[in-house]
Amino acid sequence: MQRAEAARSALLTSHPDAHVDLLHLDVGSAQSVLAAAQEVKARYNRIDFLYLNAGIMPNPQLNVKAFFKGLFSRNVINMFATAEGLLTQQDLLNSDGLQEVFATNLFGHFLLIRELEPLLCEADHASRIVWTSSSNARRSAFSMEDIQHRNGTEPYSSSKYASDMLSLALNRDKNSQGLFSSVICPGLVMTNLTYGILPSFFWTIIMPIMWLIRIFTNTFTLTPYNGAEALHWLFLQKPESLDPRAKYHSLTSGLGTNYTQPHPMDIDEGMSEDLYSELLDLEKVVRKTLSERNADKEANGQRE
Ligand SMILES: NC(=O)C1=CN([C@@H]2O[C@H](COP(=O)(O)OP(=O)(O)OC[C@H]3O[C@@H](n4cnc5c(N)ncnc54)[C@H](OP(=O)(O)O)[C@@H]3O)[C@@H](O)[C@H]2O)C=CC1
Ligand SMILES: CC(C)CCC[C@@H](C)[C@H]1CC[C@H]2C3=C(CC[C@]12C)[C@@]1(C)CCC(=O)[C@@H](C)[C@@H]1CC3
Repeated sequence: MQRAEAARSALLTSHPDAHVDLLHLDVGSAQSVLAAAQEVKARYNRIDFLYLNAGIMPNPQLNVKAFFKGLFSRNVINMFATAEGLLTQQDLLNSDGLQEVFATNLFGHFLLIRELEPLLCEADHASRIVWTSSSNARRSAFSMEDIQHRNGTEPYSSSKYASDMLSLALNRDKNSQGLFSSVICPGLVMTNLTYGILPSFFWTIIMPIMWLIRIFTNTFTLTPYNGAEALHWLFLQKPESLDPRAKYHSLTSGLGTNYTQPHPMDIDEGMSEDLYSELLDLEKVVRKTLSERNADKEANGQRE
């Protein structure tokens, strides 16, 4: 909570009239999500915006050969924008027995939304969900037979594609109840996530090259401030005016101007509805396992 306290102090310095509450939440743990949601429900009776930004890319491996091959191909701009074919990750199981990337990037957020539905779905008031997805989301990385991506090497791409589909399903099912969901991509931003791919000193050395590439792709937003452009832009829009099938990209021009641009997502209604029901089924299993585990703990506690 130390970093959260520091962020809170910084916010209060720039906006002294603001009211900033903190809450601990590990989206990678079902128990933590349920406890945090209980706390939110106790503290508030309405949610205007829910930004689902938490995400991980553990143990990333860069395919150097594919990078140099891509560099001299006609696909070079797309390669820099999406990293298609460049990255794989090694995923682990979490304490709930779920794949960690799936649990953190998708399922934890899903469970949170489900728990907070009473505060999000009020017919007389519009609530907004915004997912931080990625241009790395790719249909071919996702399989409906393996939604957790247990058997592949691109869990990040798969989880982000799943979040795009889930957003579409939420819009179809919940717009009539006042809940609207959108998806953004912040572009390539220098954060702990990218420092896990290549060390920060390397990124600093090649920064002039990155500014040069930005002229051709505009997706190299590079700073968190630039990357947050689409989040801010969405905040200013009327939810009914947004396209549920679009991903809103933060972009930065070669001259450093920030703007937001929608791009159609490669998703279909049937698949997104199937994913939604798969997630509902998994939710039942996870809740059952948790309550059994908690009952066991209680029984053991009473015996001691
Ligand atoms: N950087 C980039 O180029 C891009 C990033 N993104 C997405 O942007 C989002 C933010 O990533 P970014 O800032 O780059 O990476 P960082 O690794 O710097 O930040 C990740 C954020 O997610 C939080 N987080 C991670 N795991 C959990 C968890 N189990 N429970 C709660 N919070 C968690 C972290 O919280 P804490 O600090 O407390 O650990 C941190 O705030 C991610 O969804 C990422 O996929 C998308 C496209 C490009
Ligand atoms: C620019 C340099 C000379 C070489 C850098 C090569 C790669 C390390 C990067 C090229 C495209 C980048 C990229 C991402 C990570 C780093 C690269 C592969 C992301 C996958 C980071 C996370 C995301 O969600 C995507 C939007 C990024 C897409 C581009």
